[in-house]
Amino acid sequence: MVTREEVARALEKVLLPASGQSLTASGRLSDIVVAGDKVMVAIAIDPTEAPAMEPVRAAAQSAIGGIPGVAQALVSLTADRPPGAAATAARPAPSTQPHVAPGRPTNAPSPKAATIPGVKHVIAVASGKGGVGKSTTACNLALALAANGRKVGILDADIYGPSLPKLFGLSGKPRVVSGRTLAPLENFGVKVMSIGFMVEEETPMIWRGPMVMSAITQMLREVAWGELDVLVVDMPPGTGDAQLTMAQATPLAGAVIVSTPQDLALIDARRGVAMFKKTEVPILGIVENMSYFIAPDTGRRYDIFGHGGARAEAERLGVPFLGEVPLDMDLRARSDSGRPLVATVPDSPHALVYRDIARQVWASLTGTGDVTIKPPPRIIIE
Ligand SMILES: Nc1ncnc2c1ncn2[C@@H]1O[C@H](COP(=O)(O)OP(=O)(O)OP(=O)(O)O)[C@@H](O)[C@H]1O
Repeated sequence: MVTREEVARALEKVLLPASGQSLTASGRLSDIVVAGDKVMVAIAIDPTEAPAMEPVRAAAQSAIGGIPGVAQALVSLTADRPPGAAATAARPAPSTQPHVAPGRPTNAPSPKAATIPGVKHVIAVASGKGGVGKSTTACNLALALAANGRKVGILDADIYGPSLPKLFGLSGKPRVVSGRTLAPLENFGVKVMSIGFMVEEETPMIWRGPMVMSAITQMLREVAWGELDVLVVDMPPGTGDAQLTMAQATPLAGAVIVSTPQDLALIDARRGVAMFKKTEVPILGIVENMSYFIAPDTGRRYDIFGHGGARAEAERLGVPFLGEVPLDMDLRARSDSGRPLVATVPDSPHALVYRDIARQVWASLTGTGDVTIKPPPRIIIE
């Protein structure tokens, strides 16, 4: 088993171009993560240093790769904390300075992150807490936008628990197109990129702080998305610093907040709205998931979590209410088996709820009253 000390020793031989100091002594290294025969480490840089530090990153990666017993080395550059700060140092307050990811021009307009070539609108699907159905909503919203005629991609930024591979029924490694650029995988007409394609299932939990940011940046910038009308980003759950930083690092045109009707979820949803307002990202609206339940045998409706809370909350916050998705066993079974509802039964009542949400989202993004579900043709009898 490789030790962290061995890795630190290997990195002593990698020198910084400006100071000649060794990487290990520079104070720029994140925690060294050793997982079996894989080693991961991040180097903190100032965004302006990205081009100059790329050879250092490459040298560090090959130095680690040369240690006997290392099968895979991953070294990334990160501008997540100021250079020189200790690995354990607290994060800088993210609200004062927009986070600028490695390689991004420093004169990028503040506070918005740089746009992605070919991608018209990037939207976040977020939730104040986990388990409310954020990924299910992101997946079906992406499919519904596609069903409404848009070119769509989806990015799994929920790096601690990527669920898009399962939801889209996709597995396998993305193909390298050129250099570091990867081709997204695709299913049901939607391009999909997830860290889940690149690491084994047990690995994501060890991706921490700066490395997560670096992975997100890579998935945004070094993926051949092509021409997209909308890129949906499935955000990590919660409203902490990491989420705030990510919201700032991603060139978001708007955010959709997912909540269940429960009071506690609503309090968290309110925090989610506040977080995006802080970053000046427009709130496209709130979706109430698991809103009610229709008993399949009797057809009786049950408001298990006290339906309607999200609508009232949206009104209170002055943001659009986008729709109610019921708690539905078929929706769950399809999600869990990689046959998402909107792709497999696009005209079912619940799929139409998603398509209506997609229509509203598109209308807000384009500032049109755009009716994307085509009205029936007019028949003129002469
Ligand atoms: N409307 C629904 N009806 C029935 N089951 C649902 C519904 N929405 C989500 N689920 C199920 O609830 C579980 C959690 O959903 P999902 O993974 O989308 O939540 P999440 O908020 O993204 O969670 P996490 O925070 O863990 O990423 C999944 O098994 C999913 O199939």
